[in-house]
Amino acid sequence: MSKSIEARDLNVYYGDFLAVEGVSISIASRSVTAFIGPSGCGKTTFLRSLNRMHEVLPGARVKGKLLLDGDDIYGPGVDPVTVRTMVGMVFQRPNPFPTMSIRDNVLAGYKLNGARMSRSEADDVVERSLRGANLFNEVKDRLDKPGSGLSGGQQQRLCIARTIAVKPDVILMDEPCSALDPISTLAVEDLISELKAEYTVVIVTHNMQQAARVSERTAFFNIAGTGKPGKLIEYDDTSTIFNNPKEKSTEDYVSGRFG
Ligand SMILES: Nc1ncnc2c1ncn2[C@@H]1O[C@H](COP(=O)(O)OP(=O)(O)OP(=O)(O)O)[C@@H](O)[C@H]1O
Repeated sequence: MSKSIEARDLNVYYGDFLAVEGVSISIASRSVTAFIGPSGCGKTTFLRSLNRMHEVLPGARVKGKLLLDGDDIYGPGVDPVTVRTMVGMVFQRPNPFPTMSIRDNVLAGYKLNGARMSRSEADDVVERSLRGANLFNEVKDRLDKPGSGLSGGQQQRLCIARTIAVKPDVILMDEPCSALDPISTLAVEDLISELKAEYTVVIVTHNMQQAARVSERTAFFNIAGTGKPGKLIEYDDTSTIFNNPKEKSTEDYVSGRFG
């Protein structure tokens, strides 16, 4: 089931350093939203706060509210591990477990959660997830071979299969194509467009054509200078951000004048 995301006046800190300041944004369920902006403006930091992933660093914390379908994921008693099951993350570099088979990679999330299932249930999860990641036909005859034997693009789709295996509500992607060749990038972009039928997808990208191709809404972040916090400057339909932005800094960024 796909869920909406709402941040209300969210600050994200690394210790005393305020990295992202005052972000308020509503992201609809079953949509693709792109985060763009120059290096260091806090895109990754904000993305990681959406599933409490940043908390794995000591001293990292947030202030403000982050609601998933209205429920505060930072509320008292909320387990960050449960949050990360509901809000999955795909990273820049494909990171399948190298010695595990393709099949076991897909099932890794289940196994980490301690779930028990029969062989036929596991087979169903593997097939559903690999089909959902547009990878099944390419790997169905070698499910017991290591995940590391796949191409970079296939490995990234395997990581997406691993993410969707546990049926998340939201999928976060941090520059998921930056380590991929153009053909693999297209395969992952096609997949992102399909994923929005079932999931809320948020993608950080430096590639503006990619943001324009895959997303319906785009959020532009910027930073006033080194040591200053990143801020959300403008958030609108992707076509508006690229063709008719309201803010001068957005226009300068999307037209390649800085960043
Ligand atoms: N682990 C960390 N500890 C302390 N500061 C950090 C840490 N990670 C990031 N920062 C700082 O937080 C700010 C935002 O960084 P972040 O990586 O979120 O930006 P970004 O927009 O994703 O950049 P890029 O496009 O280069 O990946 C930067 O000033 C960065 O130096």
